[in-house]
Amino acid sequence: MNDAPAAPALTALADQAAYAAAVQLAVDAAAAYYGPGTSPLDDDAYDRLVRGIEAYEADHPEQVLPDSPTGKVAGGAVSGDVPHTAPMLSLDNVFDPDGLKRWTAGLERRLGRPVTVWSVEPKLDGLAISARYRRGRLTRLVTRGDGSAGEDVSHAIGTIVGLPERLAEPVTVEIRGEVMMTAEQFEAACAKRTAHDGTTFANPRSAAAGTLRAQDRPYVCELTFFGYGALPLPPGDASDLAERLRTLPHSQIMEQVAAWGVATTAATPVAGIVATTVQEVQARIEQIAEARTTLPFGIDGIVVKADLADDQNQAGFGSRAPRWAIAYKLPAVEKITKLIAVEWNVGRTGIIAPRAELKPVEIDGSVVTYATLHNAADITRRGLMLGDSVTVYKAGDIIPRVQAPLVHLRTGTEQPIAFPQVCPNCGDAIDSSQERWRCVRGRACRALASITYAAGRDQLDIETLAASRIQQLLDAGFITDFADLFTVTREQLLTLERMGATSADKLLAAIETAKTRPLNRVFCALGVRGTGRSMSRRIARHFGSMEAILDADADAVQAVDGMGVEKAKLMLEELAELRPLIGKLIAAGVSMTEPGAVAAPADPAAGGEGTGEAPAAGLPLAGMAVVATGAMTGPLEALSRNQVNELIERAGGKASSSVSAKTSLLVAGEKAGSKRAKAEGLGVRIVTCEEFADLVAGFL
Ligand SMILES: NC(=O)c1ccc[n+]([C@@H]2O[C@H](COP(=O)([O-])OP(=O)(O)OC[C@H]3O[C@@H](n4cnc5c(N)ncnc54)[C@H](O)[C@@H]3O)[C@@H](O)[C@H]2O)c1
Ligand SMILES: [Zn+2]
Repeated sequence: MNDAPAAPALTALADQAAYAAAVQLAVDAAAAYYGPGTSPLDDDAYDRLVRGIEAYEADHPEQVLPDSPTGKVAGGAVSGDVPHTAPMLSLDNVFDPDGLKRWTAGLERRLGRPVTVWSVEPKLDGLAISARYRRGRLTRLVTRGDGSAGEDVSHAIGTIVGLPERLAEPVTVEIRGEVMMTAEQFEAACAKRTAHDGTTFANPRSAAAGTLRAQDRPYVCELTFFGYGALPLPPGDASDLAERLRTLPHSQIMEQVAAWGVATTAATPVAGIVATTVQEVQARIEQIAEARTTLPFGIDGIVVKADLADDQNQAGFGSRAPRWAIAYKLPAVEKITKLIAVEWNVGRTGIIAPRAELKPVEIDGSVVTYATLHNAADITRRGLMLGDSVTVYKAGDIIPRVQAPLVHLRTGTEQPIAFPQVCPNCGDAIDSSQERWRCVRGRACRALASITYAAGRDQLDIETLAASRIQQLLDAGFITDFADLFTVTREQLLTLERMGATSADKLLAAIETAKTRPLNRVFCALGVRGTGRSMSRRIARHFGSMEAILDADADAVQAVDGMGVEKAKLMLEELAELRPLIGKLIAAGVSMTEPGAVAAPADPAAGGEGTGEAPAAGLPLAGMAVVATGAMTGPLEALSRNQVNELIERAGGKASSSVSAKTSLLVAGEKAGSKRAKAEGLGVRIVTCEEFADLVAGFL
């Protein structure tokens, strides 16, 4: 999990000229962002700029320019000619639990009473729209514009999933919500646009913005709508319905909106909920944040609202945002950077995959230098060129990916991307009959690397087996994969150069010992993409046995903590290919179970939580999230970080690499630096290596 973002940085403005230039840049960027969706800035850069402008204006109130974006809906950069029935405003932001607490306390002070019911919903990353229904028929669509008037985009009626042309009842009402593109709709839209004019959309949000306003495109792109409000129409209407819309809690209005047949987030994994305490609100925020990477659409935060109409009415509105709602912002997961080079790597299965080398860019707390490009067809489909400005997407632990080039930022110096003609690893031919290119030698192309990896310390840990030895065994034809190591004979070993009887016996003994490794090591040795050491441990503990892993379908695999849809699919594909190798391992007597775990139920739905983990109750670290940091000393000195994590999990805990409010215990070794400081700040319990060893003595 990511740690809550600190209040974000700002662009420092040195003087009046810098201030004026910043205002111009922000206004231009906002006009491009809300209009055709072609801003040269990513959201982080834009937000930093506006905060810099705000800071400068606070210090120099006499210099504030009338064009300044601060305090205005849409930064004052857009307008419209269709007046809104009631202003369509923006939202104020908070960035962390403290900010939320301060905001809720402030609202309660203003009301002079506690807010008894909050609503908590995802903040959908698209654009706001007002949909006017008359007697149940959708008659008009209007963008937010400057908040008081928007643009008529009724031509889009009929292309927006979730916004029906007819409601289930003949009511006259205004529905408000967000228009966006799902990942699938975005891919389809890019494909259509590339086929049409060779360009593409930068990201789903700008694709939705551009598509909503486009009138005479020869192709139609589908959009998605989720409602988050309903208003009386006309505003002063005295009907029963209008009266109900004025007095019902927000949550009940949303039920009504869904009953009319309009899509709401209720049908998604991040449905809106009501909460009665700020703790409950914060807990739901964490859940939604965690689900972010698994959603088929983008969210950029969580919206917290006072649910009751009385509270909303009393709190009222500021000029830019309501006072009864707040956006809890999540870290930006998309940045703009440059595509410097494309390298082609051969994976352990012989797949030849392109990887983008980027101008380093910080996304969601880590610096991204490389990002996946999937395959050659994908590069062609996206129309990427070397030197392009590109949008890069990374969230949580997913592999960063290049989303699209920003064609409008091209300078003419961009170069085509060269595709390899032969396997970059062995020089043999490439099988390009499928979208995923492959070396014709398949797994054999990377046999040395795969076997070396499998024999490594955190996998089978076969002592004395160096890469040069593995190469000898491959050259002699004694092995083709790491499972063959278990059937190599003493006689065969003795035929190798530089191999005496003593070394041969030592190696055979080491191989024999490797048969007893726990399942997590054996699984890790398989080298399935996306399953490194910690994911392998989670998989092994979840399923308990190789048999259970092989029986699992996509749903069952996704029940593993941290396993997304994409990863699960990849894992199952690779496991299917690895079955013969796994069969050889089983036949050779390699252990296929995880001590301390019990087999997962075949049907995850029937098994309650659906986890195969042995009941942790009674174990010393039951229910605890534990982080080890610094150099391990004393009784833990001999353990690798992976082994310490294994120990944590054997003792019932959950090993994690980053400290957050959810961390229960920090094992601080020597030179424990920033993690220790952070744990201290959060009041997390900190123990020494010795104290920890005592705690888990029975499991060492
Ligand atoms: N990259 C750029 O050049 C550029 C330019 C301008 C703005 N921006 C980005 O846009 C942001 C500001 O945009 P904004 O003023 O539209 O405000 P906002 O996106 O911060 O929040 C207000 C909007 O949230 C939306 N929303 C989503 N889910 C909602 C829900 N459940 N309930 C209510 N509203 C919901 C509505 O559309 C509403 O208008 C900035 O933070 C910036 O990152 C970027
Ligand atoms: Zn090859």
